[in-house]
Amino acid sequence: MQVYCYQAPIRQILRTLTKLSAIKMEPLKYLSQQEAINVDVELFNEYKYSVDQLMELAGLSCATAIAKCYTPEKIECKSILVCCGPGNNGGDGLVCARHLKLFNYNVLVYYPKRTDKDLYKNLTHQCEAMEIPLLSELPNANEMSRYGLIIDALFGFSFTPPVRSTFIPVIELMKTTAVPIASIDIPSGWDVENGEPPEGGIKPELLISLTAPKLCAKKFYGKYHFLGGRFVPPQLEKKYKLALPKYPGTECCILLNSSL
Ligand SMILES: NC(=O)C1=CN([C@@H]2O[C@H](COP(=O)(O)OP(=O)(O)OC[C@H]3O[C@@H](n4cnc5c(N)ncnc54)[C@H](O)[C@@H]3O)[C@@H](O)[C@H]2O)[C@@H](O)CC1
Ligand SMILES: [K+]
Repeated sequence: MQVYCYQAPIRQILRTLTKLSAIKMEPLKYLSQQEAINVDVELFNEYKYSVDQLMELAGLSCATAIAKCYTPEKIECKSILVCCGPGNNGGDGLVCARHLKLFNYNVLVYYPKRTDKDLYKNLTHQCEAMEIPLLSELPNANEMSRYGLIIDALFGFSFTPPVRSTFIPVIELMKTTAVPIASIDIPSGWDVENGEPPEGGIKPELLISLTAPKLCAKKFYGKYHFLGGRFVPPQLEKKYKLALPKYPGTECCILLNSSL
């Protein structure tokens, strides 16, 4: 008899708790390719950010996440090879390279297809001024022994498969090398929404999603998944229901998942 008396209030409490947890536990949004492009356009058009501004913050957050995961001791004080593509993902890579150098890592850049725009020319110039060598050739498999980490900044959310010929050798190198890989925003060569290509793709240890993770990040099973790009205005976050995690203190990146 007593059980029946208590059932109604308990049900009420459970309903309230469910509602509360639904509010608090709103899941982090994974963006489709089109949503990522729309967010990008809004940041520039509605919120008046410049590409340079966002790229600087994105690149700094990547360098910070990398330094957290790969201390100089962990990579046996070896060099870091930053592989840059022709678009903004490559630009993030150039910024990241500069900050890693400022963090006292030995950094080299491979940037095979340079885009003829002031933004990229300036970023390249800044790398040179920081005494970062720009390699004219992709290192071969034997030469990879001097590297402790590869930064994959080839393609981001605007990539459409399959990989075109200029980038096949560097993708193949990343697929076959034992050197760990840190991918910026998307593992290059992966479909932005469906993930690793059916024929097999690169398998980064670290992924740094920028602004918000893209759908392919659900299929990332590497060691560390970070979020960076701490520049999203609250109205934009609400509009796209991003449900971003709270960055701690002054951090510019946050660990989302770790398999360790
Ligand atoms: N909106 C954002 O939140 C921000 C985005 N940023 C970065 O910008 C990236 C997107 O940049 P973009 O839109 O410039 O594009 P991507 O850098 O993703 O790639 C575009 C370039 O790759 C080439 N490309 C595309 N598919 C290819 C293929 N199959 N084979 C060979 N080349 C191919 C294109 O011709 C173009 O030159 C993001 O992933 C992120 O890394 C950050 O710089 C700043 C903030
Ligand atoms: K990438």
